[in-house]
Amino acid sequence: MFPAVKIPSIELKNCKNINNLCHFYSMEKQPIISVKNLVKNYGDFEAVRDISFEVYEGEIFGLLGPNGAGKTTTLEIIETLRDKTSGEIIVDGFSVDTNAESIKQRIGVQLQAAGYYPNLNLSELIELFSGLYGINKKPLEMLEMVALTDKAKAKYKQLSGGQKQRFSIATTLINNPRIIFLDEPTTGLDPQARRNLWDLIIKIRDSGTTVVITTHYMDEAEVLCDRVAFVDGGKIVGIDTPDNFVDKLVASGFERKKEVKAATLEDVFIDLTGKEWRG
Ligand SMILES: Nc1ncnc2c1ncn2[C@@H]1O[C@H](COP(=O)(O)OP(=O)(O)OP(=O)(O)O)[C@@H](O)[C@H]1O
Repeated sequence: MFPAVKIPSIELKNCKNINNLCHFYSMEKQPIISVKNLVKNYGDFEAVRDISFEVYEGEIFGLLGPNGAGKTTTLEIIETLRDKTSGEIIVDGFSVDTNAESIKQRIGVQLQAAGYYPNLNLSELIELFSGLYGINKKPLEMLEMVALTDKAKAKYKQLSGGQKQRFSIATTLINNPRIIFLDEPTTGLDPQARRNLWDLIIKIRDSGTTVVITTHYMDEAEVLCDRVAFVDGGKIVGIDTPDNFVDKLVASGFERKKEVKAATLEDVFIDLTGKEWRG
């Protein structure tokens, strides 16, 4: 069995994202993904260098780091889509070495655009994917979760960037997965569409699904993630809650050079263009 996790004391009044923290600290932490000493070499190149971490059930866990750090490689190995060089990975009690099929049934992975047959509309695509899983899912119910019922007869290519992302997140949920993996789900979206997607991802977590996400947006990670791991050069260089990371940096004497205004240009964007689901 896995050891109990020690929860550090926190001062709630200083929490930036109090909802996430309350959610995080109220949960009993059971690892749903365990990665031990994972190594991945592409030829002579060591893309992932002996990393170990756990993802807890019911959390939004972020893998952060610069381009080429090894995030996607790590995710694809956990998703059983890529072979590892060495190490041990357990997903919801199953080993990637011996039970890849069981893992596939328990996870949801966003498809690349090429996976959406161009001649089928959104309803038909959901019916198709449901059929592949042997599940009878009502397309309109799935589309309603991501505010796309009005696009049920539209083709994937006719959707905006935000709508495409919402649809692809809906498809990850078709098999009622225990864990979903989202690789840079908000890249290229406008600020409003990003925030709408954050709400959706939080809703998915709150309904009991564990979410593993990569992003290059630190504001996004701060709002969304219960815990984050920073990956650099194929190694994990830190793992903690966003709040603890920031507190530790401040305690080390770090100070921002610039005075920060009470609002940002992004706040102006949202204020002027509204917050409704659209686009
Ligand atoms: N199929 C492959 N063959 C050889 N090298 C690869 C392959 N896939 C990835 N790499 C290399 O492995 C390293 C890690 O790539 P990976 O895609 O995992 O990084 P990442 O952290 O997801 O980056 P990004 O933020 O740009 O998506 C990179 O140096 C990349 O060039």
